Amino acid sequence: MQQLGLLPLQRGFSQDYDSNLNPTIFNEFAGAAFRFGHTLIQGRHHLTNARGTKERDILLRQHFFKTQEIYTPGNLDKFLIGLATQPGQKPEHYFSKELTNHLFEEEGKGFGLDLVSLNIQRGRDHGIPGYNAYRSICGLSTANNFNDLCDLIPSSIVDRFERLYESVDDIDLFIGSISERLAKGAVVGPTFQCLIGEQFLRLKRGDRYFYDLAGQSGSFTEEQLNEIRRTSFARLVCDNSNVRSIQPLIFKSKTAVNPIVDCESSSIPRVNLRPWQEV
Ligand code: HEM
Repeated sequence: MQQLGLLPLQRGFSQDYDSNLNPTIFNEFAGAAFRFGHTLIQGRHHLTNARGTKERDILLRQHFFKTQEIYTPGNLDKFLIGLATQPGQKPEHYFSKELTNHLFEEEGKGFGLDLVSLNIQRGRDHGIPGYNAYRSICGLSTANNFNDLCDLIPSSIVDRFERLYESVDDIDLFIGSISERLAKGAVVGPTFQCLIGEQFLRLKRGDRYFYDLAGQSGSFTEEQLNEIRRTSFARLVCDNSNVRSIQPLIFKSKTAVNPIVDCESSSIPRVNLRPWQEV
């Protein structure tokens, strides 16, 4: 993020709009790279009360398309606190069975769809080239044989690829990339890191309406931008539910530097809309 200039600015405006960059979503991103998120999904979601005690688990297979739990009074808040406190699945080559054996399962059937197979198949029907092609596009070494993959992929997985695929060029982008060892400080390996970085760079620099861009008709004033920078997902949760306390950096676990605080605390600031007032 830092290398690509994608970290949000703390003050001032962005100046890096490039009218030649195409900001649309490319096929490899939607058809493979950003689906890495499927490795992070927990098979059970916690319903946690205001005292921070887990009351119940919700098994994913029992709740696909069943929104009634959310409408049960009090449950929305328990879901929100559960989501803010339950850690994600560790980023690794593992998918919950809820996704690989029970996706969209009909009650009583005992089995459902397999999200990993869908991802692989979707890459094929979108005509996305193989994993090896993207190693080369991303400036990594092209593999001439299965053994060459071991620089990025554990050999136990490479062995399985060798049994399943005829050629190293046949390995699907999704499954090859998801099998890589994680890049430093990342939740993905180097190939998905390259593709996701490229997509986010285009989304930012190719967007004339990016929120912190200066000099466009409709750009925010600096005063307005400073107010926008004060808001947070924790503030959204506080303002739109009966959750009364939460950690300010809601996507991070609570710690000594990110403790649970009251929604009225100045650690979860509110936006002041005065800079938008017309005189
Ligand atoms: C319980 C959680 C989730 C479920 C059940 C789920 C399920 C699905 C399903 C069924 C598809 C369509 C597969 C196909 O037929 O091609 C899909 C697509 C996708 N998913 Fe997920 N997903 C979940 C969470 C996530 C997360 C956390 C991310 C990323 C951070 C993610 C990223 C994507 C992307 C990028 C697509 C392709 C969208 C498109 O091409 O329009 N998903 N997901």
